[in-house]
Amino acid sequence: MLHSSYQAQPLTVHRLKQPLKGVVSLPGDKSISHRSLMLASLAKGVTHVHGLLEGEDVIRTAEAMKAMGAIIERKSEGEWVIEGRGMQGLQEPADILDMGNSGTAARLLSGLLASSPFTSVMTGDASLRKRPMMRVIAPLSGLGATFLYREGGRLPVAIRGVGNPSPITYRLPVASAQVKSAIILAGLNCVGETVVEEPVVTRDHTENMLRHFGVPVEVIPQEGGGRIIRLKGKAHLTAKDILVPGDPSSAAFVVVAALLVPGSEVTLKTVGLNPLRTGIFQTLLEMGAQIESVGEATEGGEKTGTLVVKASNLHGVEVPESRVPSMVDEFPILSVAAACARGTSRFRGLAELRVKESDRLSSTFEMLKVNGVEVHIEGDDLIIEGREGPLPGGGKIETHMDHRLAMSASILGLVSESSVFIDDTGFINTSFPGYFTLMNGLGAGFAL
Ligand SMILES: O=C(O)C1=C[C@@H](OP(=O)(O)O)[C@@H](O)[C@H](O)C1
Ligand SMILES: C=C(OP(=O)(O)O)C(=O)O
Repeated sequence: MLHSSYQAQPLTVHRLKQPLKGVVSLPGDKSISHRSLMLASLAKGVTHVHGLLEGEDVIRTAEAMKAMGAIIERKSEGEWVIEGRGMQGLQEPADILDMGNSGTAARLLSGLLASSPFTSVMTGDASLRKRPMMRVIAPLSGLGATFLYREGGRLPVAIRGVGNPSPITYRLPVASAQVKSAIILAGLNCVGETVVEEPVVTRDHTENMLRHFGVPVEVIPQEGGGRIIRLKGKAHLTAKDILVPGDPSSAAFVVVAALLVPGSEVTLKTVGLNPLRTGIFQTLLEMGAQIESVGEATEGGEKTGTLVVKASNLHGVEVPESRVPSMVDEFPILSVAAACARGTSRFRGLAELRVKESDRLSSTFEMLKVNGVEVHIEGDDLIIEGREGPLPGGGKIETHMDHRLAMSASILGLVSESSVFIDDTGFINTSFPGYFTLMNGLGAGFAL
């Protein structure tokens, strides 16, 4: 929550004149970490989670599940133990649940709260309180749950849940794994079968983890690329240990830095490579990036691999709208890569970027523009005129409480002629604690 006592953490970034070198392990995947805490809290038995992301967003989920009676303990860095309550065991939280900066926590929890026989209230920080909740409130109302919310479906939201909800059949109007997951989580407690149709496929960590906990989830591929997901309610989850892979969305910052700083070579160990998350790597490869994946494995339904990245001369690229869900959080950092790539890049259909921690379409546009990059927005498309060599830089970047903007801006600073000023880097802790330490270990030289 952005309290009045919050102290912004500004940073000036200077051009890096030496290569980035080294081997790193990334913090755990944010999507998988949220889901580990929620599903383990619903399971019967004790779940050990290894590699949990200890970013502020995930800690909000841990606090919320504790407020509903789950016993959650941190044993050591990334090692957490969760004693679940069983499907019927969640209790009414005694106070307001504060989801901080996290859209994933707020949307997924809505599904659990709507299908539990008690009343709860959720809020968030100034960024989250601007983000749309109607996308989950509308389908979850179909269960019989009642919602009270601010104008336009904004947090704070009060939810009167139902204990034995009727299942729904729902076709997603937006490509959103958060909406899909909220409905699936609610479906766990419904009497009967929940059906979700996604015309465009989104990350499937909820489906994978439910299977890991012993719940059958039927996924039927559709002609034209979509999927139908079917789940029988009154399900039973059985505790099972979880190994969280490194977050590919966090990896993207390190990868782009290594590609752009001349002479760099960086190895990123055990990165999550779920094919519904790897649009960024596919796009960078199309731009001429040298990225190699070695030692691929699958654990808990999630593919992983080690990435070896070498500095590369990039060229412009076109990203089709159909690829957006597989890299929805990566456009700010991809834009930095495109600004340093020969020729024009066009990213199509970025409407969803407008409802993230900031309006990422306009905040990314501004970040590039104030640093001398030629950039345009046409409808929901972003067009970037790239150039080889360092960017002009010299701009003041406003991050609008957006961690991805802050990290993208820091990489932009490393490859800019004139120093770049970032108004606040504090929100990086929501998804990538230790970001500057990790980058400085590779030689980035951020002056903190
Ligand atoms: O399900 C998830 O864990 C997430 C889904 C995406 O949001 P949408 O579902 O709104 O696209 C993504 O932006 C977010 O960082 C994490
Ligand atoms: C959009 C993001 O997260 P959330 O929706 O969980 O706030 C993100 O991490 O870029």
